[in-house]
Amino acid sequence: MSNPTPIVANSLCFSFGNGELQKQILFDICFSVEAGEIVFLTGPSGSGKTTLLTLIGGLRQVQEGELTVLEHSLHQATESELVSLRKQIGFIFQQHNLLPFLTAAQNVELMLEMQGLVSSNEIVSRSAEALAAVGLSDRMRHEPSGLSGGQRQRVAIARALVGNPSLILADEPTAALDSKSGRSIVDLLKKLARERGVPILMVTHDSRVLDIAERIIEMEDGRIKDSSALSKASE
Ligand SMILES: Nc1ncnc2c1ncn2[C@@H]1O[C@H](COP(=O)(O)OP(=O)(O)OP(=O)(O)O)[C@@H](O)[C@H]1O
Repeated sequence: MSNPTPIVANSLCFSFGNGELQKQILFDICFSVEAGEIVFLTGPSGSGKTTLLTLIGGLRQVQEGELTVLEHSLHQATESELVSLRKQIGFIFQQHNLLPFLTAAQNVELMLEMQGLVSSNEIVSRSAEALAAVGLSDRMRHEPSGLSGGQRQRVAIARALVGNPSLILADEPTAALDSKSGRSIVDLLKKLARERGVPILMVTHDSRVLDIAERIIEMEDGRIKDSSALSKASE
């Protein structure tokens, strides 16, 4: 099967509010992310990065312009089309969003349970594999309160990857971490994405991890200011 471009945005615009209170946030966004690419989206606070990421993730309705994600055309997409897109995406947020009363394993299992596609035995074995892949085999029975910030974010990565997503969207996944944990999180994401050929689009302010990107898209005031391809010599 051919590998179509996972994200294509063309003349994408977005506003919050209506009437006099309407405020345009995104202006004429054009870019694409190719299969297997690791792209960072950076820029000042309020420049529209999270808004763009949530549009790509099918978490908001596209208003104007074209946006195609994993072959779903999102302009005028129905809620059920958006839900079906979301199931193909692994989301990782700044706050890990783990449920505090579930163990690491149960948090990951929940993702597969919600997908409802595999047997309960497979749910348990695949979740254990995902936690092993992020180096947490010995922490599976711990609740989030018994894990460090970096370990919690690793659980969030395992949860994002356990459903074999076709795209990973991450919003500031290292912002709450110290420099060493932050780097190990992006190193891990890069390694897992490479092994599985999954593209990553990551919003980050974190200058400590920018060197891991293959391409950096810089936003300013709702527009793409610069999109620079970096040397792939790093791996
Ligand atoms: N739900 C909302 N309603 C109205 N305005 C919003 C809403 N969400 C975001 N905005 C505004 O949209 C603009 C872009 O916000 P966005 O969160 O996309 O920026 P960002 O670049 O991700 O910022 P940061 O780096 O601080 O997270 C900001 O001016 C913000 O105040």
